[in-house]
Amino acid sequence: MARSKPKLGRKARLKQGPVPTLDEFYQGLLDPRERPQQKDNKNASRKRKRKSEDNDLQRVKSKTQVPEFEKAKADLFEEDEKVDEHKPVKSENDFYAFGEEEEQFDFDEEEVEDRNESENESEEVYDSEEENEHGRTLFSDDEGDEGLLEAANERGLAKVFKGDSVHEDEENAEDEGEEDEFVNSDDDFEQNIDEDLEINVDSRVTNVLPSGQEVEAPLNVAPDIHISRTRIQEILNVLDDFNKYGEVGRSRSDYIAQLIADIANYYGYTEFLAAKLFELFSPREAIDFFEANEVPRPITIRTNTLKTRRRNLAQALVNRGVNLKPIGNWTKVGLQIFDSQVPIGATPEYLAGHYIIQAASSFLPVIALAPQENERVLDMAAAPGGKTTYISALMKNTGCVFANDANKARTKSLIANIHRLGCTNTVVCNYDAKEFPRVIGGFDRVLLDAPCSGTGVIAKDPSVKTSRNEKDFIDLPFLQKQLLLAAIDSVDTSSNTGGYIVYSTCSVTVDENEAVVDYALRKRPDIKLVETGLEFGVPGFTSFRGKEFNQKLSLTRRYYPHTYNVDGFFVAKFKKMKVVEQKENGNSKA
Ligand SMILES: C[S@@+](CC[C@H](N)C(=O)[O-])C[C@H]1O[C@@H](n2cnc3c(N)ncnc32)[C@H](O)[C@@H]1O
Repeated sequence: MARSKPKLGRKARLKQGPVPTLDEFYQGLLDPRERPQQKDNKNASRKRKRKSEDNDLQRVKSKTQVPEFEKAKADLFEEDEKVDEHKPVKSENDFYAFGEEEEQFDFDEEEVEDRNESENESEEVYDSEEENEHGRTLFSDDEGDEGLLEAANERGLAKVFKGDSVHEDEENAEDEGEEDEFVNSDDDFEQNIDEDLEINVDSRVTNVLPSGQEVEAPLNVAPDIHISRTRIQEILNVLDDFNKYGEVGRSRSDYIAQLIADIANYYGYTEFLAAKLFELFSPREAIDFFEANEVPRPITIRTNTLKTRRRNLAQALVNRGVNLKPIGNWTKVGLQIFDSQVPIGATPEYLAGHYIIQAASSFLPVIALAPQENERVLDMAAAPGGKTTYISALMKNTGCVFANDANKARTKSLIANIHRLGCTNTVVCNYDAKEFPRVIGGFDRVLLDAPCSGTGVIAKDPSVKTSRNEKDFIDLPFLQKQLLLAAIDSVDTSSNTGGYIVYSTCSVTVDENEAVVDYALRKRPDIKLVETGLEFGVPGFTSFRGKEFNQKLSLTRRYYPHTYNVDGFFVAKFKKMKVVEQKENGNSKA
């Protein structure tokens, strides 16, 4: 019998309102490393106080309110004329050398040479900026999707003008009616949640896990998503206080195993991927993550400062009936679109190259790269060019940007964006980036926005839920490690202004991020991790499931949809050290 499809994705989308802007999240940032636990504790205590929260699967909600929205708009039009995205980057003086110990996915460079180059090429990997195969991507740099845009904006405006709030604190309890009014369009879901409330209270004193017979029975029966949904909440309650609520004879891992199976069933993931993503978080935060993957991210655009200023662009779009506001204090070029009377991907301003539709997370690696005027910069995996064109704008069309992509077909959209946005300092090339620096080297800065599994952009491409397997998380890191070494080797150590490499992915797995960075640090002793210069983001893991990484991995930054309402993303920044010859003993050191 066919496995029943989870319905939450569709329903959650109907229910979701606009999303808090990044600065709103940023205001409330705690020590990010502490966040999961603090959040859990906070949630746990709230859940004892408030029945409704006890059963809500942590939907993302907006705290945008009318006065705030108006104020943000007013600020936008008064904002400083100056547009300068260059951030000061803190330097690190200490250099870290690492042991030679290899990890599971490590490989020698000889091994890299031997490996079949056809593996893991562009078709196999995810591009955060690409329109997905189902044609549903809102964030394509090339096209806007009017239908989805309008639907999202309707929800956005509804929330904005209803003054909905993200905080479900006690003092805001009276807002619940308003919230309900908004979400009642999907009343069956709401009703089910109410039913769950009752079930969950009882579940604290009854058995949550299926009996042996129940476990055996479903082999030829589709798992019931309603049972899964209820049990997810029940298991979370048990895990909150396992000593009190755990069933005698059942271990914590029994509950975790059932929870992962239910997550996979309810949200429509393979159990393999559900487990892989689950292990990144505490159980409750994991549910926040899976829920956020059911909700589209805000529609955002980046002002092309080669052609206009953000306030002029905002004014022009407002005149056309677009409701918008700045994304947050961390960017002076981003705008969040709430609603539009016109297709945002076909306005005269769009066609004239005054902006590009670009996910907010996609700004981050370029901000970290901080390219300077008159530098030589390599964007190793550039298509369709969201980041290339931003680099070019930050360099004010000076110097030279080499925009490379291995996929020739994709270089068409890269070239189109470069033309539309008026980037005249850019050269497009079509190499396997592993061939750098043999093709050309000596760059001041290199961006490697690597091909990845796309586990950070599941809201945009739900096919990731079922298409990624164990082999992907061996093959992709293998490719990413090769590309990162090539990126490092392409940088000119004696660059006076730069010497930086930024590595980014739109994936949240450790295999594709910290493990890749840690590998590069061990393979190239002349590099060190430095501050990204990014104002927000969760520090990268310094250890994970028994693996120890370089402690400086805490300088890398992780982004999650449930935490910052941006695509899942990872950013690491390296500085390549000058090699000082030590003639006395013939050795050299960085
Ligand atoms: C995440 S996307 C890049 C998105 C791009 N940086 C942007 O902001 O628009 C990854 C890109 O890597 C390219 N790619 C995959 N394997 C590659 C390789 N070996 N060398 C160069 N590019 C590669 C893919 O074609 C894809 O365009």
